[in-house]
Amino acid sequence: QLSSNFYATKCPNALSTIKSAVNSAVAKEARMGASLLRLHFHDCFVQGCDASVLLDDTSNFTGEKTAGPNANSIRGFEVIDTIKSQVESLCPGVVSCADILAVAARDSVVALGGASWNVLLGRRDSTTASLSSANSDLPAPFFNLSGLISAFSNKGFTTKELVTLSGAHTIGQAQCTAFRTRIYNESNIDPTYAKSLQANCPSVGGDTNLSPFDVTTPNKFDNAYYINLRNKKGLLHSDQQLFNGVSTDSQVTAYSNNAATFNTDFGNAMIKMGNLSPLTGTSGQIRTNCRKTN
Ligand code: HEM
Ligand SMILES: [Ca+2]
Ligand SMILES: [Ca+2]
Repeated sequence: QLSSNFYATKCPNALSTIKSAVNSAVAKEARMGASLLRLHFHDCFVQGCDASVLLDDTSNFTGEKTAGPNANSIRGFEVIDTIKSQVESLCPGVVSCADILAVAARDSVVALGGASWNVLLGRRDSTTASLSSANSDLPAPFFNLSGLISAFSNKGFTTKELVTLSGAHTIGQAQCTAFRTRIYNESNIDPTYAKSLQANCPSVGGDTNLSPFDVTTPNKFDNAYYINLRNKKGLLHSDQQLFNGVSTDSQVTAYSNNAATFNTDFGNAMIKMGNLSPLTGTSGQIRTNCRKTN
């Protein structure tokens, strides 16, 4: 239903406009690439890829921004606003916020050195959001392997795709609250790595202090995430669950030895994620402002 040439005649410069804006945002702050990739994930896993994650709360509307996995955590909205206003002046009412998220996620990965994939387009924007689905459908950092497998299988993903998509944690940062229990209480963590994290994440206080997911190449989209897991240097409890003497160990090892397979699989899994229940045809709308319905 979606197609890669959806804007070819409707707004021929849409994709290059998004790419330039993402490149300048990432040049200004490398982490923004990670934040934009995560926004697309948090959009697609909740009601599908419909930009529901971008809707602001108002006095009579509750969106997804206050959900546990999102509150004080997801970011990048200003970059999406900038992109939206640029494409609106180019082609008013044509390019959806949901497509902007999908393209910005791909361009972010490429800007940080990852491989490209072909983004399918033609999604439309929701007029609704779901706080309860955001709370129930997004995986949490304290999940065990079985919980991660269920969260992804609930969205139609295999265990292999769970391991592949988790490789997104090769970039970006997490707050102390997301990994505190792990660095003080778990044994499947490299002791030197745990100590160094404790310096910036005390057992009490410093809740919002940040540490990079990938201790080796925090701003490079590569396969170092999987090498770290083999070395017991996964940041979140959920990350290390993928290499813990379990069935997924062999795939982690394979990706740690072969960046090319990881890149190919990641692109394909992102295309599949981007296909999660999009609104097409006359469903939904093309929002003028990604933060509110028309
Ligand atoms: C497998 C289950 C997953 C869990 C439990 C999980 C959990 C988390 C948590 C707790 C954070 C840090 C939030 C904070 O401290 O504010 C985070 C950040 C991030 N996640 Fe995930 N995540 C998962 C899968 C994914 C997937 C599938 C993607 C994308 C394809 C992704 C992309 C990211 C990125 C890029 C960041 C860093 C964002 C930034 O620096 O702004 N994650 N994730
Ligand atoms: Ca959504
Ligand atoms: Ca990396």
